[in-house]
Amino acid sequence: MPRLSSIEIRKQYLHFSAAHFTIFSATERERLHGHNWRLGVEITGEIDANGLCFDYAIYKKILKDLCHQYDEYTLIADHSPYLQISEDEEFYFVTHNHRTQPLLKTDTLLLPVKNITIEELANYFLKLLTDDRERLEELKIYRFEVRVSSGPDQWGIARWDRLAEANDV
Ligand SMILES: Nc1nc2c(c(=O)[nH]1)N=C([C@H](O)[C@H](O)COP(=O)(O)OP(=O)(O)OP(=O)(O)O)CN2
Repeated sequence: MPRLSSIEIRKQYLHFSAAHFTIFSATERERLHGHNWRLGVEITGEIDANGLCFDYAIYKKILKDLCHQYDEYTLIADHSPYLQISEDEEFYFVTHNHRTQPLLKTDTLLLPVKNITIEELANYFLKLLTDDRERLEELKIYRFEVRVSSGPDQWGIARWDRLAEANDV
């Protein structure tokens, strides 16, 4: 069995400011508001003969770029069972419980998630970060945990485990 170690990256600069609303039901949601969302990972890899796992600087850059990509947007759940979304050239028209709000397309991102919650965002970012299985293999990464926070000391967590996935086939 290879020697494994986990590397946790939860740098303060791994954050992005974005607006959202959490949808609780077909008739209840929050008003549009914003958070400084934080992103953190814990990556478990094989320690090589040189006493080194993968170079974590690789993921610090990837995470920084990810935060930049979502910074200063309104995030809308494109797969919500309770939203209807239409658009014209300039706006998305987002309807919940028969009330529609126009959002400038230049300032809005539609994400392939069911809700803009810490748990959905953690799973979404986990998929983005682990979709390239060959890269994970190349870097000898065995487990990947992503944490997303909407406020201090509360995190949504999503995990990928190579061995568990292999046993699932
Ligand atoms: N399961 C979930 N429940 C809720 C989520 C979520 O993502 N998953 N999100 C919300 C709201 O977005 C709410 O705005 C979250 O912010 P809040 O918890 O209020 O954050 P604060 O840092 O302001 O928390 P305080 O405890 O007030 O400091 C609600 N539910």
